[in-house]
Amino acid sequence: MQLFDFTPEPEENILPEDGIVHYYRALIHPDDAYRYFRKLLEKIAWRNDELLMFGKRITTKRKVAWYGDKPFDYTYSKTTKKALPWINELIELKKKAELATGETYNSCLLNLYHSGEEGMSWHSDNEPELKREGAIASISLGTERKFVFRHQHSGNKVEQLLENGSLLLMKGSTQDYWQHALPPSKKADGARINLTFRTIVG
Ligand SMILES: O=C(O)CCC(=O)C(=O)O
Ligand SMILES: [Fe+2]
Repeated sequence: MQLFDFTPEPEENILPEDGIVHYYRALIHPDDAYRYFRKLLEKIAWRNDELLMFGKRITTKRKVAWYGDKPFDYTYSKTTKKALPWINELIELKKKAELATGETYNSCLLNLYHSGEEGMSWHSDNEPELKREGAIASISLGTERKFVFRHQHSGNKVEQLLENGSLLLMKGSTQDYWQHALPPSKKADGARINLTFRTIVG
């Protein structure tokens, strides 16, 4: 294992307006990224997610988990989760994200996509518990997937491939103007874990 991966320079803002998104292609060496993937698969308390769709409560195949500095509550789609205490691997990944982005985070939402059939629909990460205009650092492990931003007024779209071991940083007014989604993909033929490090206030 490499204790210190190099800290890559953020590339340019991939959004043309109304927000800031940087993509760090190689935050984590691919071998270490697969090692983290296997550890998290085994150690994280994965649960099926519940969503409200057209007033009906549905259970997703995608699994989620919520960790943090304190047992923070996080409510979305009318369900509340209490943050679990950090495990070592999450602390290591949080440190890498903090070092690379120059920001701090106090919580992490994890998503496990078993295959390309699973994705996430359009949304902004703008829940009231989150720090306003706070940075969100998204680490991807495993099968690479396409991620899409859509501007809420113009409909303008920006795509970014999220590779194994990469970090996507969303900050500034991004969540006020843009939604994002992880579209299901027939091409993606493996599992993926995504970690979004966030700042909860309160
Ligand atoms: O899986 C991803 O890359 C995105 C996850 C996401 O948008 C979220 O958890 O809010
Ligand atoms: Fe999101």
